[in-house]
Amino acid sequence: MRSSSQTTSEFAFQPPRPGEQLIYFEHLTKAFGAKRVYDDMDLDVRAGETLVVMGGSGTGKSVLLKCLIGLLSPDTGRILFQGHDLARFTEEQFMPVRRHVAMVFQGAALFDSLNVGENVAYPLREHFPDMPADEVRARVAEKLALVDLPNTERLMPSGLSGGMRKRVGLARAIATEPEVILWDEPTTGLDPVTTQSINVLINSMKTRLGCTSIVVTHDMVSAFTVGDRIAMLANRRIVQVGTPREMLHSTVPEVRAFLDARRVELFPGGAP
Ligand SMILES: Nc1ncnc2c1ncn2[C@@H]1O[C@H](COP(=O)(O)OP(=O)(O)OP(=O)(O)O)[C@@H](O)[C@H]1O
Repeated sequence: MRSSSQTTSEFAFQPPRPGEQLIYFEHLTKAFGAKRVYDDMDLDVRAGETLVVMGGSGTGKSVLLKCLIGLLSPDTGRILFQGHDLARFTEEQFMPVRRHVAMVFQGAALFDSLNVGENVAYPLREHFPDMPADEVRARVAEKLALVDLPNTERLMPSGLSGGMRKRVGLARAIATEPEVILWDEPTTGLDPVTTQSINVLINSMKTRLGCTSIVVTHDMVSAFTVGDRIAMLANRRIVQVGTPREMLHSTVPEVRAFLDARRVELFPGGAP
């Protein structure tokens, strides 16, 4: 059912002012059979911020990202993106949205039969079929340099470390110069040094490119390192959104219980 012609009209991105509301998940419900994931869930995302979504296993963190790029749709509620209700978008209407909202998948999701350069060029060929080959090459080289992997176009994914694969996945995600980057567990399975370099990259996407990021993570150090705000999913809704400092001092029972269970991870040398 379509709510109005205005909210489903052709998508055209309007540059937002920093800090203004960019995305609003409004009264979302979602269930898979008997499993209810969201019940009247609300969350806003502001332009230019890095918003971390944390929560226990199976609370619906990844489903949230998938709803935003149209891989899943909510049962009811709206996903407002610059006045458009993405929850009502068809697959065809989603195509231009995906140029502005890109996902860095958990396992990087590279095409193993394509080399690094071809992987990064892939979304350019999809979204800009008329882009001249030398411009594609230049754009690929620029994005690989941005993720500290210059001159790696000819390498094959099978020869890359986990951290390098993540970086290539990011270069591919930012090839179309999206305004919003969705990160699904960006540091899972990485060693501490590589994890820190991914945290630096997430921050640099904001400071160098002005991107808005939504980061889903289990990694508390990463959450508190990159998050301007942190949202906590529990009991099928967002129970609190706040700055890292506000979350650390939260009195919301679900947040307290979640963070207290991870105190050692957050403060390996003892709580301040
Ligand atoms: N396509 C699907 N079909 C059926 N159930 C699904 C589907 N996708 C997600 N679910 C279920 O929805 C719930 C939320 O899944 P989601 O992947 O968002 O959890 P999560 O918070 O990201 O968990 P984790 O931290 O363990 O990755 C889970 O119970 C999951 O099994």
